Amino acid sequence: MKSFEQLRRMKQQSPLVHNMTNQVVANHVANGLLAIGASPIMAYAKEEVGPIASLASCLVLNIGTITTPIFEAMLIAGHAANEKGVPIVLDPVGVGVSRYRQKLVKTLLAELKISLIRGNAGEIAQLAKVPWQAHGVDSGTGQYSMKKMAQEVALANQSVVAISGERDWISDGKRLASVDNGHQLMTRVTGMGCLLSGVCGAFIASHQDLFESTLAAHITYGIAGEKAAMASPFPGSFKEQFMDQLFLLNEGDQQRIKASEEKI
Ligand SMILES: Nc1ncnc2c1ncn2[C@@H]1O[C@H](COP(=O)(O)OP(=O)(O)OP(=O)(O)O)[C@@H](O)[C@H]1O
Ligand SMILES: Cc1ncsc1CCO
Ligand SMILES: [Mg+2]
Repeated sequence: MKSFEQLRRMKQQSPLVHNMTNQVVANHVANGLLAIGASPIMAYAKEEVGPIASLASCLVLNIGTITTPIFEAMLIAGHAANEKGVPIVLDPVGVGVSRYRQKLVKTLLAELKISLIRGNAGEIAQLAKVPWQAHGVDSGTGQYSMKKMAQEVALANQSVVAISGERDWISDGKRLASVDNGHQLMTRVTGMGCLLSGVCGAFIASHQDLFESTLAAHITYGIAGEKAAMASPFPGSFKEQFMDQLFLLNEGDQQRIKASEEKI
């Protein structure tokens, strides 16, 4: 796993990541992307999202506080990105909470070529149509195998799927990897998953292999979480530390990697 080599390459390229994200986390996502070395732009107006998505290195669609005008703008941005071969990340935040979100996500997946679907277990369970007790935008609990969910949703949508949690699962349908890096405090700060979606966008923008670059994003992001938790045990200061640790990530952290690839 050449995760830190990929991090270095990403930093050199400083990819422009067009985020159409939610109102709760926009500032957090922009700061986190800057800290790790990417270049964020947030833009939502239907009049400008097409050209912006076309010149970006990646487009991230996050439905956390979606409204119909933003959804319509996402379709415009998504089609522009697809036309130019700009990869798209979809974060189906809270997709299980309403029929409205389910319908929107179904349309996005039907109309756009999505490179990566990244969400927590509750969100991916909804896409996999398996029983799960999601808890609003939080992952909740369920019995179904996360690795199977990742594989199935990947195959069904012909994209890479990443499920976050205590152990992250990443699959493109043919390959499967798990990542144990990360820290419980990451669940006590809002937008840690949303920022991870942005960081995945930065990594997939600068690497050919979607699966490998998604894996590298999860590994390095989880390591930043572990290092931040060593420095601060409470959510407020953890959040600040986490930004610093995204900035400080380097090849010296290689020995912290806790990830493995499984044959399927
Ligand atoms: N219990 C845990 N232990 C260690 N790391 C965790 C744990 N839960 C989540 N993480 C890590 O936290 C990050 C965010 O994952 P999480 O599942 O909380 O995203 P999310 O629910 O989409 O977040 P949000 O919607 O609030 O942005 C990931 O890097 C994941 O590996
Ligand atoms: C709390 C919350 N509500 C809608 S989006 C969001 C941020 C985490 O996804
Ligand atoms: Mg989320």
